[in-house]
Amino acid sequence: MLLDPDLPLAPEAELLLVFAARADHLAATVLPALDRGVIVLCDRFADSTLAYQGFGVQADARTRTLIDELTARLPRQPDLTFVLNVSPGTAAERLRHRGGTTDRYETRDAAFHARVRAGFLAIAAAHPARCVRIDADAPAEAVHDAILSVVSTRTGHKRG
Ligand SMILES: Nc1ncnc2c1ncn2[C@@H]1O[C@H](COP(=O)(O)OP(=O)(O)O)[C@@H](O)[C@H]1O
Ligand SMILES: Cc1cn([C@H]2C[C@H](O)[C@@H](COP(=O)(O)OP(=O)(O)O)O2)c(=O)[nH]c1=O
Repeated sequence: MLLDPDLPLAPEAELLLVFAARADHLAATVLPALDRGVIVLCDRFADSTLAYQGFGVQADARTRTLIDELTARLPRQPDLTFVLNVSPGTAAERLRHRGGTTDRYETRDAAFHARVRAGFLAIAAAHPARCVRIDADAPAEAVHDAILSVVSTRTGHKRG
């Protein structure tokens, strides 16, 4: 439902669907894995909701409060977050190369993506202990190395 660009969705519906998916993902997958003692990597988490459904769609103050409340109610928060910072031109170029289908957000205009990007950077600045900005204009190997280096420092795990 969320990915289909042709399905009209009210902003509240979109926001609640994202949180429904996250609640289910936490309960069914993330929490049991953490209980087994493994490290869990999530491609996106609640910061993406604030960036897209808050900053991107220019949500009103009530909706922003709702996002904060729903986030605070989650049974678990990330210990470490990587914000892959890529310039708009490079992002557009990579998407062109990637091809395939585009979701309901990728079809939005440059102003929307600029707001999402500014949102992520504001979130990272507001949570400096949790968030690490990575220069993602660099080649994939350099991005990989930068992330691994932070992970090994934070966790004490030596790189293999
Ligand atoms: N650091 C990078 N260097 C070069 N190409 C990249 C890099 N990061 C992503 N890509 C390419 O850009 C495209 C989109 O990136 P991807 O991570 O799939 O974004 P999304 O998760 O938003 O779809 C993919 O084709 C991917 O291979
Ligand atoms: C998790 C999440 C994703 N999105 C958007 C970002 C993406 O454009 C789209 C799909 O996200 P996702 O399935 O993570 O795909 P990708 O990161 O590979 O693009 O949904 C939100 O708008 N809010 C959210 O809370």
